[in-house]
Amino acid sequence: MTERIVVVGAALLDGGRLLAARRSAPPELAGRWELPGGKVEPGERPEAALVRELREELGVEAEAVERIPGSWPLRPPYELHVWTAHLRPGSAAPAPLEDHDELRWLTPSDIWTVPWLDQDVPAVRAALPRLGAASPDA
Ligand SMILES: Nc1nc2c([nH]c(=O)n2[C@H]2C[C@H](O)[C@@H](COP(=O)(O)OP(=O)(O)OP(=O)(O)O)O2)c(=O)[nH]1
Repeated sequence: MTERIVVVGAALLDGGRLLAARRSAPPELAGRWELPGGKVEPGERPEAALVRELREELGVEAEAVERIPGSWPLRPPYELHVWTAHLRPGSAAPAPLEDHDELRWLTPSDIWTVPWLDQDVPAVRAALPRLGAASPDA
């Protein structure tokens, strides 16, 4: 039986907005939007993987806050787990350094204006209530 490998996705929140990232590769995923993140390495804690991936991909210093309950299947053997996260004080603003060619902060009302990866849609739906409380625009 194949081991499942966890991909951690960040619901990176700021002022009631969620950061969406447009993939630039591989070709079958390019142009679609996702939660930034990546594969958890053997022996690595998912929170640490999230912080590492956000540093590599976006050049930010972030902190994982809490896991959003649920697990979403990706291409086997991967499955997506999502954590809320925020930028640490003094972090640089996110930039599309690796894997992405555009970033967008989305309010709850524009969350469905980008073409998310199909497999991310239920995860984004689960993350959506986390935007509400802090959002002046909601
Ligand atoms: N990061 C991320 N990957 C996702 C999401 N949805 C989804 O299907 N994937 C897929 C794309 C990739 O096949 C895989 C994660 O790969 P990745 O390229 O982001 O991870 P990584 O940086 O650790 O990969 P690698 O280049 O080191 O191999 O999961 C998502 O919301 N976030």
